[in-house]
Amino acid sequence: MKPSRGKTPKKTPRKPQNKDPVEVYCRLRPISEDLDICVTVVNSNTIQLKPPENSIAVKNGNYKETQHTFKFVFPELISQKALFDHVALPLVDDLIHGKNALLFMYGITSSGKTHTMQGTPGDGGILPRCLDVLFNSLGDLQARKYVFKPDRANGFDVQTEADAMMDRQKKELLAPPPTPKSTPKTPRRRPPQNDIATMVRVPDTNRIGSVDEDNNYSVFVSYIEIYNNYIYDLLEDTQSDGINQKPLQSKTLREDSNHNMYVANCTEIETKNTEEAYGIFMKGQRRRKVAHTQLNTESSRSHSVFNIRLVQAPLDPVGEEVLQDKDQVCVAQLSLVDLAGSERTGRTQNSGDRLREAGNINASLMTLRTCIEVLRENQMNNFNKIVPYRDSKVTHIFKNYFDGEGKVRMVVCVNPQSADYDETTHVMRFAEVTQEVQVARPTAVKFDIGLTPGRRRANLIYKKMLEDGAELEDLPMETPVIINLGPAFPCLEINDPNEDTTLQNLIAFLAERERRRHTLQEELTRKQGAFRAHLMEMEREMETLKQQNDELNMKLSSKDKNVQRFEKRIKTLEQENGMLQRTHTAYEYSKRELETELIEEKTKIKKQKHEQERLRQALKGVAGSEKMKWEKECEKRVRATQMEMQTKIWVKDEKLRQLKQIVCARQEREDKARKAKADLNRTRSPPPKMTQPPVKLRHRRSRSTSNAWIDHKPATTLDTETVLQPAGLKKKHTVAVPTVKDLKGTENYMLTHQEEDSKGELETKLYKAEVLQTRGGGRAVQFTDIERLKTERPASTSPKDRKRAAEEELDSGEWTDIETRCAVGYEGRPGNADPAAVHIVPSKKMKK
Ligand SMILES: Nc1ncnc2c1ncn2[C@@H]1O[C@H](COP(=O)(O)OP(=O)(O)OP(=O)(O)O)[C@@H](O)[C@H]1O
Repeated sequence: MKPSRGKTPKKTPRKPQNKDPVEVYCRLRPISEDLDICVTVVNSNTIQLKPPENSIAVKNGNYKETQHTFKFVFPELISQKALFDHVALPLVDDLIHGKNALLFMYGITSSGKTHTMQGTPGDGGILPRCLDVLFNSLGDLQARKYVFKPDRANGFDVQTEADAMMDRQKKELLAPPPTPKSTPKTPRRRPPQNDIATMVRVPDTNRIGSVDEDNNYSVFVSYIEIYNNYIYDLLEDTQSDGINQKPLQSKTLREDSNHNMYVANCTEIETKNTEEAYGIFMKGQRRRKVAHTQLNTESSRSHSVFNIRLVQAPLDPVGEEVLQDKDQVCVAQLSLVDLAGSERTGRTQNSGDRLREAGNINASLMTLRTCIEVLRENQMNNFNKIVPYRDSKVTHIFKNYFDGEGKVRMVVCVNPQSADYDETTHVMRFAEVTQEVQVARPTAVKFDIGLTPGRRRANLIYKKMLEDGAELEDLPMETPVIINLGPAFPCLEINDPNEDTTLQNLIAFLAERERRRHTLQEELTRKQGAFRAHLMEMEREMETLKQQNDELNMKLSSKDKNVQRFEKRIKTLEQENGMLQRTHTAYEYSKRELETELIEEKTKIKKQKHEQERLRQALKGVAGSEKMKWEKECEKRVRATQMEMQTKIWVKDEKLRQLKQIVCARQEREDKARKAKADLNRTRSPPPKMTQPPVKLRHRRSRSTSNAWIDHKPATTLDTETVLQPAGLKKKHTVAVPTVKDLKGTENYMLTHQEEDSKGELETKLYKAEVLQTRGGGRAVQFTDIERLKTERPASTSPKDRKRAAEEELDSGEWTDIETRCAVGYEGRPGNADPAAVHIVPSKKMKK
C-alpha cells in the first residue's frame, strides 16, 4: 500500500473506515474567591451547572441543575503540562506518524482559551509544548533546510542535498542585512508586558519515542487569523512606507488536487527548532487583533489558526539522502485553533468596531454549531444534508477534518462564575452535540517500498568507520542494511487443512525472494566493483583537488593581504574623515556664534541710532521752546524799557512845556532885552569817552557811501532860534521818533535834547552819533560827540558864572545820566519799528 501523499485532511477515504467521535475536554478557569460560581466538578468527566438567581433560565422558571459529561474535566488548578499531556501530546504523536489533527479552544469570552493555547513563559500552553515535543522527538532526523520545498499548491517537492545547499546559499546572499528591529505600532500589537517571547521560556522535555529513523523530516509553520470573516496571513512580510507597515491583505481559500482546503499564498516557514518556530508564532501573535473589552482586558477579536505541517520522506537505500521521489513525500498537519469567545453584546457593552467584531465572531461560531449539528444529524440518521461549511471561513477551512480523516479534539473552556451561566449553558449544549460527531480515524504513514529498515544507522556506522581511518578493504562490503529481499513474509496462518492458497502464496513469495536475492547479489558484486573503481577515481580527483586547493590558498592569502591593506587604508581615511568632520563642526559652530554676535551688534547700533534720533528730536523741541521763551522775554523787557523811556520822555516833555511857558512869559517881559542879547554862548560839551565800539569795525558803513544824516528832534523841542548844526553833514532828515527804516539810509545821527537847568535856563544838547550796520542787518547808533547850547538871561549871566555852571553840570548826575544814555545804542531789525537790540558803551562811572 502506498503511503498517504499530501496527507492534509483528505476528502476521499473511499474504503470503509473506522471512525472516532470528536473528543471534547472541559477546562475550568480559576476565578476570584469572592465571585459566585455556578459550575462544580462532579467527577473527572462530569460537571454540574446550577442556575443562579439572576440568570435568564431562572427568570424563565428553569431552576434545574444540569450535568454535562466530557472526555475529561480539568478542574481549576490543573497544570498546563497535565492538560497538554492529556489532550495534545497524542496529537503530536499522530503528527509524527503522518496523521492529521485538529485541536480547538472553544468557550465564551474570558474563559481561558488563549491562556490554554498559549500559556505563560514559565508555564507554556498547548502550542509551545507541541513545538517542544515535536522538535525533541525529531532531533537530528530533520532534513537539511530546503530539501523539502512548498510547491505553492499545498504540496511539497523534494530535492537533493546539493540543490538544497544552493538554495540556502542563495537565500543567505539575498537576505537583507540585519536591521534594527522596529515593530510598527498597529492596533494588532499586544502590550509589551505580554510579549513573552522576550522572556525566559521553560521548554517541555517530553519526546515521542517511536519516530521512524529511516525518514527525514521537516517542520513548516504558518499562522493565520480569521477576522470579520476575512483570512489574514499573520506571517506575511508587509512592506513599510518608512513609518508604518502596510496593512495585511486578506487571503483566499483554495482547494488542492486532493480536495483539501488551504489558504492561497500563505507564508509557510520551515523551522528547525522550537525557539525559531515559537518566535514565528510570537511574530504573528503581535499582529493578531486583540482589544480591551468589559469582560477581558485582552480579548481576542479574531479566530487564530497555527498550522504545524510535518513533511517526511524515506531515506534512499544507502540511508544518506532523502529519496528523490515526490510521491513518497508525506505531509501531516496539526492545526491549533484559538477561537474568539462568544459574547453577549448586552454584557460587554461593546460599540463601534468591537460590536461589529462581536457580531462576526458570534455569526461564525453559530455557523460552526450549525455545521456540527447537521453533521451529527447526517451521521445519526444517515441523512445527506448539505453541511453549510462555506457560510463561514472558519468552518470552510476545516471542512476536510470533518469530511475527510483526522483526529479532532476540542477543549471547552469554562469560566465558572455565575454571571456567565446563561452563555455557559449554550457552550455546554454545543460541546455535547460536538461529541456525537464522528470523524474518520486517520491511518499512520508507512513507507513499504522494499527499503531496509535501519539504513540510516548503518550509513552512520559506515561513515564513522571511514572517519576513524579504517581501510577500504577492512570495511564490511556486505553492508547488510542497504539491500533487502522485499516485503515482509505474508500471513502464514493456516486454519483450514484444505486451504493451500497460503502455501502457494508462501512458495511464490519465497521464489520471488530467491530471485530477488540472486539479482541483488549480482547487483552487489557489480556495485562493489564500480564502487572500487569509483573510489580510485575519487582518490585521483582528490589529489588534483588538493593541488588546486593549495594554489587557491596561496591566492587567497595574497588577497587577504590586499584586503588587510585596504582595510588599513579605509581605517586611516575614516580617521581623517572624522577629524575633518570635527573641524567642520567646530567651524560651523564658531560661524554660528559670529553670526549671532553680528546680529546682536546690528541690533545695538539700530537701537543707538533710534535713541539719538529721539534725543535730537527732543532737543530740537526744547531748543525751539527755549528760543520762543527767550524771544518773548526779550520782547517783554524791551517793551518795558520803551514804556519806561516813554514815561521819562513824557515827564521831560511836560517839564519842557512848563519851561516853555515860563520862557514865553519871560520873553514877553524881556522881549527887547533878549533880542539884543540874542547872542548865543556856545560851550563845547565834553566829548563822550569812547571805550569800545559796540559793533565790530568791519561792520562800519563806509564813509564814502552817503553824507545824509538823521536829525532826531522830539516833538517837544523848542526852537532856540540859533544856528546849531553838526559840521560836515549836509542832507538832513528830521524825525520826531526815528525808526530802523530811517536809520537805514544814513550814516550820521543827531539827537536834540532840551532841559531846564537849576537856574531856569534852557539848555539844548546835540548828541552826535554814527549809524552802524549790525551783524543781524539792523542798525546801531554810536554816539561820538555832544554839543551844548545854553540860552540864559543876559542880565544875570556872567562868563564866569556860565563856566562854573557848566562845570557843575558836567559833574552832576544829570550829565552822567545823559552820558549813560549816549552810550546806549539801539539795534533795529528790518521790518520792525522797535529796536531789536541795545548796545551799551560803558560810561566813566560804570568803568569805575
Ligand atoms: N487556567 C487559568 N489559570 C490562570 N489564569 C487564567 C486561566 N485561564 C484564564 N486565565 C486568565 O483569565 C484571563 C482571560 O483569559 P483568556 O484571555 O485566555 O480568555 P479568552 O477565553 O481567550 O478570552 P477571549 O475570547 O476574549 O480572547 C487572562 O488574564 C488569563 O490569564
